[in-house]
Amino acid sequence: MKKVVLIRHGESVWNLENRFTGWTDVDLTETGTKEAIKAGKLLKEQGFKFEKAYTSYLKRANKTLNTILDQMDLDWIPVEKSWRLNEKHYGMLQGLNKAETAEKYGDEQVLIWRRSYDVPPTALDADDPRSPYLDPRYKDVDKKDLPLTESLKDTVERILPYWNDVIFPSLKNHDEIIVAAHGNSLRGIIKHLKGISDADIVSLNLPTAVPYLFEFDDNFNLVNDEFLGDPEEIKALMDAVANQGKKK
Ligand SMILES: O=C(O)[C@H](O)COP(=O)(O)O
Repeated sequence: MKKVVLIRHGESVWNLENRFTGWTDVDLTETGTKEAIKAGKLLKEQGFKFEKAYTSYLKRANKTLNTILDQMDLDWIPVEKSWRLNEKHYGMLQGLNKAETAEKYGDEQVLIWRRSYDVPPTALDADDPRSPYLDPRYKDVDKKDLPLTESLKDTVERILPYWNDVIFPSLKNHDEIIVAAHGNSLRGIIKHLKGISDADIVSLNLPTAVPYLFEFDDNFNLVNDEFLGDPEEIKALMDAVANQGKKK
């Protein structure tokens, strides 16, 4: 059996402050690091032996991955980073408090911005200081590929070439891989893997730092997917993520 573990980063400073983050490069909180340690311990206990890891260009995912690999004594495995695994770009919403945005525009509009498949928030201006055009880490990326905002559909379209050409084919040479990324970039991958409809993807909320295991048979067909950990705890964490975009 081939195994892929997808994991969202631990709690970030802007998760704690309940702000739209997207491509903003914020750090983990102390809780976020603890969550990553817990995930690493669990994966070690369950006998995982990752041979390759993938992550984004954002430190909350990078640090979560490093913490997990450290707990597993797997610091040495090759790690490949790609901007394509970054979070959905949240455009002009980046930096705004989610509950305050819901007070101003209503819960329904915020749900559309957060969870609809094809509605992007208003784009950043190209010369906005937050624009990826101005960030040296993306200097080798073709400008036409860099987003100033994204719907989940746009996020899926920029991730899939990397998933299909790099991550998934690496299962030919590796039995177990781990991908540390973000709430929405992972929702996009999960939508693709499970064939979830545009309508149903709205209700999938990923908790921070909970390993999500996908198992494939020798023909690379998906045969099982499950969150690892206590189901009740995971359900409560998912509900809390859903509620972040509601008025207080
Ligand atoms: O970018 C963000 O704000 C978070 O990573 C995910 O936020 P969401 O759950 O509001 O989509």
